[in-house]
Parts: sequence; structure tokens; C-alpha cells
Amino acid sequence: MNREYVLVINPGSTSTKVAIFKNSENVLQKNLSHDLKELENYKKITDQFNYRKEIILNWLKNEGYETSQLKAVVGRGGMLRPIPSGTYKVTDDMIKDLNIGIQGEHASNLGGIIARSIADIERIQSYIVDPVAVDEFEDVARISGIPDIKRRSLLHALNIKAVTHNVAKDMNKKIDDLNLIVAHLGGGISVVPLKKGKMVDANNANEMGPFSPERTGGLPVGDMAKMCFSGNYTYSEIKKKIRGKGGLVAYLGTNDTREVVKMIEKGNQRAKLVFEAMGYQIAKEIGGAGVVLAGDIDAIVLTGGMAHSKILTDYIRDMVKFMAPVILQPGEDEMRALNEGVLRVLSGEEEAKIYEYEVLR
Ligand SMILES: Nc1ncnc2c1ncn2[C@@H]1O[C@H](COP(=O)(O)OP(=O)(O)OP(=O)(O)O)[C@@H](O)[C@H]1O
Ligand SMILES: CCCC(=O)O
Repeated sequence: MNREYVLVINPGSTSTKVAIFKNSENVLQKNLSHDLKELENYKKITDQFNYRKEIILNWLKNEGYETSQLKAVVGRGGMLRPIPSGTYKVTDDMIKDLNIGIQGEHASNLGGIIARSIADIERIQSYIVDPVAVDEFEDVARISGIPDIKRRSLLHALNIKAVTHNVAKDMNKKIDDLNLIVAHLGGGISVVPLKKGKMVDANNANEMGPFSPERTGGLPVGDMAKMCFSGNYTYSEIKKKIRGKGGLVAYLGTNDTREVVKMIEKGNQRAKLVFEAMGYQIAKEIGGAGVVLAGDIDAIVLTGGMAHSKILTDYIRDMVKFMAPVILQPGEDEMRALNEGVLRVLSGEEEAKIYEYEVLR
């Protein structure tokens, strides 16, 4: 049988996106939703490995495909040690770090693990592309204010890099010639200054920066420390408050921006205030990113699911347009970006990186 397809796997917190590509053509794509009750049975995200893998293999079979038709498998890569941008072969040390969650737990840690396991059935190559741990920070961005804690580069690297390539192409420029600010506005928010194509700083969507549909972003640290030691919460409850149950969902009971917009349209003043506060914090973060670029900014790009929301993008645009033109690239095309990372390697345009040789610190 001809091996002509690349299987793309992108695990999210409650679903796994899967796609089959034939060269650049997306032949089939599906969002496989998972039973939340089932997911709650697993202590760690990586414990969901077998459960999600079986669902993916069943989907493949039900759609009439065999693993023997695959030439490669690629997964969204996770919270690895800091590494440069690129396409990586999934290797043993990488699997170890994904399983431990060396920089924390994240659904994308499952991407490489599942990709490797399905690829091993056929003895074909598995890859990850531009994982959330891509690190192009300048050293000055790593200092937090307390020596025990470092500011870390954890960001929506895959979509941000893909969007940067799109914008550069539209502007007929090379990414190395551009200074951009890209704000990925999804379930989590990454605001990133790109200096000549390099992501030299970022807010770390899990811990800092603006609040988002389901995350708190940065908080007043004194009050947070008090809350942690109040005796009212376990560590795991606090973590859930910060990521999963923080942000829009904490104030308004939904993490769906479309629902919030409906509330505002019906005259809900609290929804309006909270939504504007999110826009305000995003715009402020963009302002900070502009300072990182010393005001030399070619464009500000708004991307991710929430960039579909006109009311939000209009609000942000009004606040930041004095800095540079604002470009909208709503949604994300991570599946295509993952496939393209593999195609660049298979065509010989780029060499696959080896994690063990690339770890930065
Ligand atoms: N057409 C739309 N209009 C307005 N908001 C939208 C639209 N589509 C998605 N969103 C909002 O975008 C947010 C989720 O964005 P997205 O789908 O990019 O996130 P995700 O993939 O779940 O998480 P992340 O981007 O952090 O990895 C939700 O609040 C959702 O309601
Ligand atoms: C850690 C950056 C990616 C995400 O927030 O999901």
C-alpha cells in the first residue's frame, strides 16, 4: 500500500483535533470531543494517553484509513525544556520530558507521545513542530524580580510563527526584516513582540499577562499569596482557579466569547465591563510589547479564536492603532502548520532537529 498521508494530532484540554493531509491538501479533519467525566478519571493529563490514542485509531479506521497508509505522524508539542523553533523528531528523551511535564502539564504534552506511539506501529517517523516551549527570549526578559523564579518562554509558538509567515508573505517581506507584535487571543492569550522574526519576550499565557476566557493571567501577588495560605484551597484548586476556572468564566460563567457578546447585546453591564477589561489588559500588554521593540513596529497582528470578535478587536484597535497598523488573522490553522513543518523536512528544505542536541538551558 502507498504511504501517502501525514496524520496530524493536536490535543486540547477537552478534545483532540486530528487531520489527514496528502501533501499540502487537508483531506480530512475532525475535532474528537472527549467525555469530561472520563477525563476526570485521570490524575495527570499524560495518563490520558491510551484513552486518546484508541479514539484516534478508531476514528482513522472508521474513516476507512489504515496506519499502513501513513508516511509520518506529527503532534503538537508541549512543555518541553526550552528549545529553538523548528520541526523535531520525537526521541526518547523528549518522550521522557513530555511524560514528566518538565515545564508543567499541558494537553499538547500528549501530542508527541501519541504521535510516536502510532508511528511506531508502522516504524515510520514521528515529529513535533514549534512546541509551546520554543524559546527565543533575550536574557533581559528572563528576570522576574525574585531570583528563585525565572520568566519563561511558554507561548502559542505554532500559530504565532505560522501567522508571522503569512503576514510577511502578504507584505512581500522576509520575517527577519519585520518587527511585529502578535497577540494570540484564544482560550489562553500570548502577546509576543517579534524582533526581526524572533519571539524575544512573551507574557506566558498560563501565568502572566491579560486575563483570558479561562485563565487569570497576572494577579496582584500579595493577595494571591494570602489566598494560597488561607487554608481554604488545596494547591490543585488554586491551579484550577488560575487556569481553567479563571478569567471570563470566573466572572460570567462562560468561557465562550460568543456567549459573552450575546450578554452584552442584551444590555448586561457587568459582561460589558469584564469584556472591556479583558480588551484593556490585552491592549496594555501590546503597549508593553511595543516598548520591547522600542516603538519600531511594522504591524500589530490579532489572531486566535477571539480575533473573530469585532467588538473585542475594535476595542483593542482603538487603543493601539497609534503604534502601528493592526492586522486581523482570526482563528488559527495549527493543523496546517504542523503538516507544513513535516513537509519542509520530507522535502529536504529543512533538517529535522534532534531535541537532545537543541535544549538551550
Ligand atoms: N467566531 C467567533 N467569534 C467570537 N469568538 C470566538 C469565535 N470563535 C471562537 N471564539 C472564541 O475564542 C475563544 C477560544 O479560542 P480558540 O479556539 O483559539 O482557543 P483554543 O484553541 O481552545 O485555545 P488556545 O488558543 O489557547 O490554544 C473562545 O472564547 C471562543 O468563544
Ligand atoms: C503555554 C502556551 C500555550 C497555551 O497557553 O496553551
